[in-house]
Amino acid sequence: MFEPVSCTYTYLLGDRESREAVLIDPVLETAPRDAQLIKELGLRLLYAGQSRDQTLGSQRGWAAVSGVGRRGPELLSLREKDLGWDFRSSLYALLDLSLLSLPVNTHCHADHITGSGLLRSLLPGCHSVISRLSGAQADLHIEDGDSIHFGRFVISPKRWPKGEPVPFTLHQEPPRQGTGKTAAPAARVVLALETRASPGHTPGCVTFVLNDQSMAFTGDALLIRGCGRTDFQQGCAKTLYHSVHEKIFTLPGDCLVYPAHDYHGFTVSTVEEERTLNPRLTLSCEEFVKLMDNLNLPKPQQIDFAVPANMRCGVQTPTS
Ligand SMILES: N[C@@H](CCC(=O)N[C@@H](CCS)C(=O)NCC(=O)O)C(=O)O
Ligand SMILES: [Fe+2]
Repeated sequence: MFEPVSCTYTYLLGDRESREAVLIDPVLETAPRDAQLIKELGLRLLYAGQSRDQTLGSQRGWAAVSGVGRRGPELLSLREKDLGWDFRSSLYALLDLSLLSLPVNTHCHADHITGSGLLRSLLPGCHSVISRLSGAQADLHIEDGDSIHFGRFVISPKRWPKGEPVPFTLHQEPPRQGTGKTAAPAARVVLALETRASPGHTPGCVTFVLNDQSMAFTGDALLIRGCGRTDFQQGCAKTLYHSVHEKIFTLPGDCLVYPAHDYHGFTVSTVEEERTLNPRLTLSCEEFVKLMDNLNLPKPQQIDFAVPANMRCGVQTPTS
């Protein structure tokens, strides 16, 4: 899904059978739209139980929306009663139906407020996720090599076309005994996102790779024919160059690349395309650093309030 003000992509990955899903990089303003989609698709709450983080809970009782007003970027604090019906009702639909949102973030965003805080506040048991190195608050902190499991289903060998390579990790279950006949073993398929640390745009940036390596969600480390800037949030061009080459370009060439932003109308690329055609990342490391140090881009319009808000997991709203 696309958020047009900050040109952000949010990705919803769901498992048809278990209905478990994850939401990558939700944006505050489009959280109601994402909630509506989750509802339509009949996806369900992944984890049950109360949030463990008391600090985050302390901000309940209000919500906030950000926008670019006549006098520039501003953050509007609103009480629950001031929110429009559409906004509130679609968020509360999540609560009523116990639908899923496990919001995971590729990094502490500078250009928009994450939707994670709002979703976790409205969904008891919904846990926000970000890397430990981001320094941002979240329910779950992940590190390089960690996996986020979000779906599991059983397939019988009959359902898998002969000769087709089987994706994902398959856990073979032993054949059933005692029936006289030996039934064909079923296989349990586990869907997971592997976390690959890909610092450089920020120190806490991660890339999420689906466990069959068919898709990578690269955040702002690798954009289509571009990459994240390195001139704020402790960015480092040399670190980014090595991250992309060692953690992303080493994936299979046909692995689909889904970035957190696009400013030119692109939606998806592949590792092979970026490895051979990306005008920045095909340079030598030295040339790349020189180019990145001289981009002279204007700073993101929302940076002054988005970063502090995202360090607190976005904004929180009441659960009842
Ligand atoms: N105009 C946008 C901000 C654009 C921007 O700076 N994008 C970042 C990614 C989000 S932190 C970036 O790394 N861009 C790289 C590039 O080459 O454009 C706004 O005001 O929000
Ligand atoms: Fe960013």
